[in-house]
Amino acid sequence: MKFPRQGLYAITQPENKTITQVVKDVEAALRGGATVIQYRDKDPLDAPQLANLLLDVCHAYDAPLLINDSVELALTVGADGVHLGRDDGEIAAARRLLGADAIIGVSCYNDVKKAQAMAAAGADYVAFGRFFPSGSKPLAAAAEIISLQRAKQSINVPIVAIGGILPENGGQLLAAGADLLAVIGGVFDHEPESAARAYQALFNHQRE
Ligand SMILES: Cc1ncc(COP(=O)(O)OP(=O)(O)O)c(N)n1
Ligand SMILES: Cc1ncsc1CCOP(=O)(O)O
Ligand SMILES: [Mg+2]
Repeated sequence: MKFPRQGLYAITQPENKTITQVVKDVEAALRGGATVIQYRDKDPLDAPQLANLLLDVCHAYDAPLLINDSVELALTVGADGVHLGRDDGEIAAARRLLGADAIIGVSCYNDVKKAQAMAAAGADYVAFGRFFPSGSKPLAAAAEIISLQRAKQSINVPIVAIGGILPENGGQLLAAGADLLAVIGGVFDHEPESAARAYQALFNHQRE
């Protein structure tokens, strides 16, 4: 499955939820227009079981499922790809294990040079952030919106922005060069279908 060129990239919020609730919430986000889902779970009870269920629901909506942090889990469940941060291993190793068609995304924080190097090394997207204070990751370091502009001028793979993104503040990130908006709280702190739908106008606007 291909990584989308634009859209809402919803990231799971499994804390204090049952597996059934996480799957329901993700399906609601997909109904609301999310184009890609990341399974992010820092305290998993049964990660393979939940990831398998998420994979089925994502594929029913033609959306890829990426696994945060773990190439091993992505391989175990046959997920569409993986998201790697600075502590999560190298692209080359992930590519060797997951294959040429896997989607591999990398965190670049506020570092445009790193993003250029990661794209050259085969990343399928590069992610910058956090742009706004994030309740989901309060200690994430701040990134500057101008980094999106610089990245857009020199990088051909999709650019993802993350961190405290709401329908009210996402437009400026898209205007600066982001292609996808990665969101946890803005979707899953609310009823996920209508929350996801609220981002859609930002992307429709981009196409006009
Ligand atoms: C799309 C996207 N962008 C950035 C991150 C953050 O990755 P990382 O820095 O490894 O932090 P954790 O998410 O693992 O806490 C992400 N997960 N997804
Ligand atoms: C994983 C991650 N990396 C930087 S900010 C963040 C959390 C994003 O969540 P939210 O959309 O709730 O701010
Ligand atoms: Mg990580």
